[in-house]
Amino acid sequence: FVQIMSRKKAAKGKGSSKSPKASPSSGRTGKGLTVMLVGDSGVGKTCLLVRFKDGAFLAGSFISTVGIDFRNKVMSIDAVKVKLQIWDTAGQERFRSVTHAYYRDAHALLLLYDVTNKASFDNIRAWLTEIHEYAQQDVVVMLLGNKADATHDRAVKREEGEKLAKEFGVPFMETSAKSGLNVELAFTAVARELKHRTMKEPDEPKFQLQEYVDKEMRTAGCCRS
Ligand SMILES: Nc1nc2c(ncn2[C@@H]2O[C@H](COP(=O)(O)OP(=O)(O)OP(=O)(O)O)[C@@H](O)[C@H]2O)c(=O)[nH]1
Repeated sequence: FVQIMSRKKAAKGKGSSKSPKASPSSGRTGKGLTVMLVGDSGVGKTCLLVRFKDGAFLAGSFISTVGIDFRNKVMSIDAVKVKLQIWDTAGQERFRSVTHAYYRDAHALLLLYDVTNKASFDNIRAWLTEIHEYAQQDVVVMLLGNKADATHDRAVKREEGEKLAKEFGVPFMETSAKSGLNVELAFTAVARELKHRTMKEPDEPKFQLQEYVDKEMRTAGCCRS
C-alpha cells in the first residue's frame, strides 16, 4: 500500500513529506500523532490539508487522490511541540481497501462532507459505520462540513450537520479550504485532544473538544480563518 502515491502530488508538484514513513502497522508506535482525512471523493480533503500545511488553496481542476498521501506538520500546543502526521485518503470507492488498512493506526479522523453536495452528507452515516468497523475504539472523530464559503450552492444547512454530529456524539464545525474558515481550528482541536490524552495530569479535567471549538469560534466571531 505504501508504494501508492498521490497522483495529485505528482501533478501539482507540491512539496510533501518524503516517502511515507508510516505503514498500516507503524502509526501507533511511530513518532507523532496520526490524523486521517476521510469522506467522499471531491469533498475537499486534499484542499483542507494543503490549506493547513501551506496556507494556500488549490483552485482549478480537481485531481482525485490515488491511494493515500502523507504530510507532516509540527504544531505548538501550550508551548509543547506536537507532531502531526496527516494522511490524506482517496475518497473514491475503488481505493476503499487501501483506506481500511490505515484506519487502525489513526489517532484522529477528520470526516468531511461537502455542504454543496447532499449525497456526501447522506454518506456520512456509512462512513461512521466504516470507522466503527475499522478504527480504534478510542479514535477521536470530528465531523467537518467543508466548502462553507459556497453560500449560493449550499445544499446542507449547518443545523443538519450539527444534528447529525449530536446524534453520533462527535464534535462538528463547518470549514472552508477556500477561505480558510476554521481550518487551523479543526487541526488544533484534535491535536489538543490527543495531547491531553497523552500528557494528562492525574487531577486534570477531561478536555472537552466541542466546548473548546465552540469557545474558539465565539471568540473569533463569524469569520475565523
Ligand atoms: N468552494 C470551495 N471549493 C473547494 C473547497 N475545498 C475543495 N474545493 C474544491 O473541490 C474540489 C475537490 O477538492 P479535493 O480537495 O481535491 O477533494 P478530495 O476530497 O481530496 O477528493 P478525493 O481525492 O477524490 O478523495 C476541487 O475542485 C477544489 O478546488 C472549499 O472549501 N470551497
